[in-house]
Amino acid sequence: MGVVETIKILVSCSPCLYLLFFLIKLIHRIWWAPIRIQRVMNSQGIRGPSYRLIHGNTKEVLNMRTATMSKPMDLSHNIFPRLEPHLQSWLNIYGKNFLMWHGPEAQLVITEVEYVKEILNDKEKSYVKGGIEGFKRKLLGDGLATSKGEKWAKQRKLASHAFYAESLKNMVPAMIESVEMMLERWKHHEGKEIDVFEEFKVLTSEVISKTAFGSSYLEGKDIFEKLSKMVFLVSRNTLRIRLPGLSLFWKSSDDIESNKLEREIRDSITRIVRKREKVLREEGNFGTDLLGRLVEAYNDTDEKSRITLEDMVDNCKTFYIAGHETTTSLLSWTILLLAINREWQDKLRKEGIRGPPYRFIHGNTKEVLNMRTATMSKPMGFSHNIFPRLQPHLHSWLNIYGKTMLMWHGPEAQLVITESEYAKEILNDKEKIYPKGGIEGFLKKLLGDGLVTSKGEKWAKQRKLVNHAFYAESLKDMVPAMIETVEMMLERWKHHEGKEIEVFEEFRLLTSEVISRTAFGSSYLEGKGIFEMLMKMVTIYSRNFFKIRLPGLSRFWNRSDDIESDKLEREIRDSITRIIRKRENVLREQGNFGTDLLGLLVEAYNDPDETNRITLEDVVDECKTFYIAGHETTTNLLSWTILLLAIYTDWQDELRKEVLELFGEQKPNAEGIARMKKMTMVINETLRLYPPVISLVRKVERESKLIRFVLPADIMLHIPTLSLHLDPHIWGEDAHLFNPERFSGGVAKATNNNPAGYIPFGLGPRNCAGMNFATNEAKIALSMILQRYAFTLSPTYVHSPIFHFTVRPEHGVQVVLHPL
Ligand code: HEM
Repeated sequence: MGVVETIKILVSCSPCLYLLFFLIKLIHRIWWAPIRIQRVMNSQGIRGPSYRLIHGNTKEVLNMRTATMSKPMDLSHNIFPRLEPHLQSWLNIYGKNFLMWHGPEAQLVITEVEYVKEILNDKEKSYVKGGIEGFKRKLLGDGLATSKGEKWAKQRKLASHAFYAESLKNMVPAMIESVEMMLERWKHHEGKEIDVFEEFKVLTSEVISKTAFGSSYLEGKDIFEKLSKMVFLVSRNTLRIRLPGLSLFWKSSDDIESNKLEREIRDSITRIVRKREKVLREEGNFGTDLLGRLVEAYNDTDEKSRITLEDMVDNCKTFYIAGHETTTSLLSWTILLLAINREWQDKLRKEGIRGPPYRFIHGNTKEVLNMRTATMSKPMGFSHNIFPRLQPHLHSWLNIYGKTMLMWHGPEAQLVITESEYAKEILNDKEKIYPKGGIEGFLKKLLGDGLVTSKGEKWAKQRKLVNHAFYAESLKDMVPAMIETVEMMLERWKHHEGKEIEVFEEFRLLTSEVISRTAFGSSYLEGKGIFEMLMKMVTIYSRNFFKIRLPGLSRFWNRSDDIESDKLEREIRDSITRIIRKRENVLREQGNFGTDLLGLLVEAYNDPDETNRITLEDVVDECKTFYIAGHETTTNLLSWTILLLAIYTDWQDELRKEVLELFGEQKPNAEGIARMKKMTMVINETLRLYPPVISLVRKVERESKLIRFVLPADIMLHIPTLSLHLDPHIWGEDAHLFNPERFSGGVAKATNNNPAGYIPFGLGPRNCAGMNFATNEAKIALSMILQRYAFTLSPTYVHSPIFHFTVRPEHGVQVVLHPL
């Protein structure tokens, strides 16, 4: 029979046609395609063991693995040559990236970290999970570990909800209970041998059952056992290659067993699901654990959010498996390593919060003072890494004692927190456990019980008032006053053109005038006396910061600073009271108090409703707070920004370009300010390197659990801003360098979604009430300066950041002005 006859017969007979197509497809899959892929990869220099028909390299892999596994292994931790001898050997022969074959499937083995990063980050969505087949598919189905695209996104969201930080906290008691059950069993093995692998299997099964499925290990036992059998079948068949499509005609005993197991597992899980659905009918909700969320999604009335029964079963299987196989291994190996390295057992046992020892009365203040005096007495190079200079004690102790440590301000315990997860928890303070600590002494005389320091109901009332005075619409109305004040400053600057100017003092005047006008409806001159007295108070406070006094001693003995600060406090109160009385007179004349901060405060003081009314003392304290908070911090922000722009003149040019594009020669306006991108990046970066407020302080109100620590009541919590702002784990290795570009995608991206990694304005309910005010003021001032001047750093400038209530330049910032 000739070729033509054969083709004719094939074409006229449909089973033959089917067979023909099948054969062509098969030949393509097991011969042509591999040869083509091999050629393409070889042409790019990627080599590897050659492809062998049908089996690829699986036979070699199996032989090598059997050989290594049949030999006993010494107690070495280098398990790679034993578990994957083929990779170990081929990587040596073919280089760091090579091609191998799992049957007719090409596998590119990648071991260069740059490539690995690219593939796993998968920014272009080019490297999806590969589909799974055969036994693996029966084991995991299309659950979270294997699904792709939209389906994966939906499942991931559900799982993230079930396992987010807050839920994890709620799981702690169940975890502890399960460990206790295990340790109860261990009592029968005391002094005897125990196989911990089996123990941990039961433990992790119990934990995942309780926390994700709201049941016990016993209830899920049958599922675990069947899944374990499936895992066994997967391992046994991993390197067995079968002709594609063969399973249509022939089933091995493993196929038959795995099909049966798959059905039985599905039935068992469906029963658990049905049981949970019944709970809805009885209790009205599905529960917030993983199973609850899956069942809820399965019953969702919105088709887009709904998942199928099959999806639910697959996800349950995935979590049953993923939730205990891996953790069992981790626990077992850890116990093995600790049993071998007993000194580490001791170290872990001792691990806790450590720190420099407490010294009678003074705590650690003397050491802190000495360290600080030592660093401050040395000149500093032109570095932006100011943490070791301003807080050398923290810099050094955090290195010695770890990221969370205990130190002593006199007899007061201070827990220093530098892990962003912990800082976030404390500052967000959802359970109202971490209020501000009460203040005493000179700080109390300086700030009184105003918004920065008050607590509870009083704080809530004050914050509402302040938010009213500084909400978006009011801020817009403040723009003309800000512009006018900057113009007054630039009028003075005309006398310095082509010459040096010291900007710190200039900005102090500017910000004092701005806060006077916008919050108090007066001028700097009117408030000048108050500002000056407040500055003296700041100096007294800073001078005494490390002087520890025996509690109650001031009743018997007053030092000159006590006497002076008492006098200042009285005089400030009198001056502010005069401003308040003046505003009250306005009511009588004009019929309203005004809508600025002072107006709202005076109105609340005169409120006929007693529950809303505030005292004269409250008004005075609030005014002091705003006089201080409203200008100290912004003066520093402006000064440091000018310094950085004088050094990095390319950024100065960039900002000028942005300003001219938005405003031309015109005055800035609210809309343009809101659209400034580069300016925002530079301000963010300035506040990262030179945050005016360098530590946030809270108090533990009642004994509480902070992630893994139990905190006793009344301990003080210190969050050092600089430590977080310079943490290379958050910011990368260039954390100490000026690089505004890192903020080009916004703050969340710059911090890798670590909200507490960047806290110049604090975080949570007690964040800065003047943040938008301050940034608007800074943007307006910088824009108007950039429109008129180029500036360069004067040779007289000495880099000496110092902590004096806020982080400021000790000798000011001198620049030379070049008119444009
Ligand atoms: C660059 C400028 C500023 C910075 C870096 C800054 C920083 C901060 C920080 C870190 C906090 C939180 C403190 C904590 O959590 O313990 C805070 C709170 C506060 N800031 Fe600012 N601030 C700035 C400007 C201003 C301005 C201009 C005002 C007033 C107009 C202001 C008023 C306040 C007030 C009243 C609070 C207390 C809020 C509360 O506890 O509810 N700040 N500021």
